[in-house]
Amino acid sequence: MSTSPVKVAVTGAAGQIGYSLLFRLASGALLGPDTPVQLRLLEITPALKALEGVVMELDDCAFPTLDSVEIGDDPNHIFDGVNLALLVGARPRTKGMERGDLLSANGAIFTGQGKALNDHAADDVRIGVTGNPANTNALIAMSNAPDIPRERFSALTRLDHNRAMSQLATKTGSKVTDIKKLTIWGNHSATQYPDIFHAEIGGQNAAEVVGDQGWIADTFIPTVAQRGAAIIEARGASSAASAASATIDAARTWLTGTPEGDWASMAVCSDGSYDIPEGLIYSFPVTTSNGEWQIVQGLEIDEFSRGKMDATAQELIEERDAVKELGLI
Ligand SMILES: NC(=O)C1=CN([C@@H]2O[C@H](COP(=O)(O)OP(=O)(O)OC[C@H]3O[C@@H](n4cnc5c(N)ncnc54)[C@H](O)[C@@H]3O)[C@@H](O)[C@H]2O)C=CC1
Ligand SMILES: O=C([O-])CC(=O)C(=O)O
Repeated sequence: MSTSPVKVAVTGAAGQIGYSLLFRLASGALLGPDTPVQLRLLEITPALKALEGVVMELDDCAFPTLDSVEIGDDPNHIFDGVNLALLVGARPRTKGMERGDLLSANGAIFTGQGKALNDHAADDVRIGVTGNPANTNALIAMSNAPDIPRERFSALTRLDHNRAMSQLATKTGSKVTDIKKLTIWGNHSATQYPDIFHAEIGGQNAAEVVGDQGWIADTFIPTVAQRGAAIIEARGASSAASAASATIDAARTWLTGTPEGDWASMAVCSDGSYDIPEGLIYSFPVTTSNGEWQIVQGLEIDEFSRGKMDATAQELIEERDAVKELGLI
């Protein structure tokens, strides 16, 4: 192992997602076998004992890439010098709730964590928000961290992206590796817009390969957008291993780059591209390299797509206004 260690903070580390995420991070799934990982794990005080048990299990794996583990309930300490912060800790929704219903319960977590990151994280920190409602929680953290460039905040729509890839592969009898340039636009919520009109399957336009607008509008989009609820219905708990996997995929793509000829979906601070109001944390198609992202420009947007992109932006505007009202931004 030659490279210097990367310090990764995970919040909500004793939770469901944490239980999948930590072991993958520790095993080198993020940056490979040559980069040692220092885990900095944040929990609320009553969960620290359970977290100690998880750390015992991490020890018992004897991962060659795991350099050190620190746990605690003080974000000012845990975020000290971190290069990557994965903000997972937040209450999950239960059956019958929309993710936006969690705003008042979870929003306040992200003011304090935004401030602590602002004051203590490393200069190169990247912050990925998984805890719901992810886009608006990222907005809250970003707004409370004025010294960290806005480009360093992102919310997770990679799980939606992965879900869309899988649905499309099944429908067309292709492999996920054949699918490129799929996009999730907007909010990680039921209003998100999974867009295959610019996607390619084996180099051909995906919507043309599908050849069935009815399936796209009435089956594909709602299946992807409602997948989280379907998992809660089936499992009795919200998705965890897939969310952890997507959290790692998103961070890896951000830090190591998108492949030539493809892009990823990331919810990032809008610069007004595609007429999405500036400052919203909105999922766009992005390319990444050297730890920076760029919104893919120049895609043609038809009336069907425009309506869906605007509807999910409108929901984010309402969430933004609600957290403003709560004094969180
Ligand atoms: N963006 C996405 O694609 C997805 C997001 N999620 C969201 O991720 C979040 C976590 O989900 P689970 O792990 O299943 O929940 P969980 O309830 O199993 O774990 C959450 C953990 O966060 C901790 N926590 C609460 N407040 C905290 C704070 N202030 N600081 C540090 N830790 C804190 C809790 O003690 C708990 O251990 C939920 O909000 C869930 O809705 C879940 C799946 C996908
Ligand atoms: O649906 C939920 O509440 C959990 C989540 O965000 C997902 O599975 O996409």
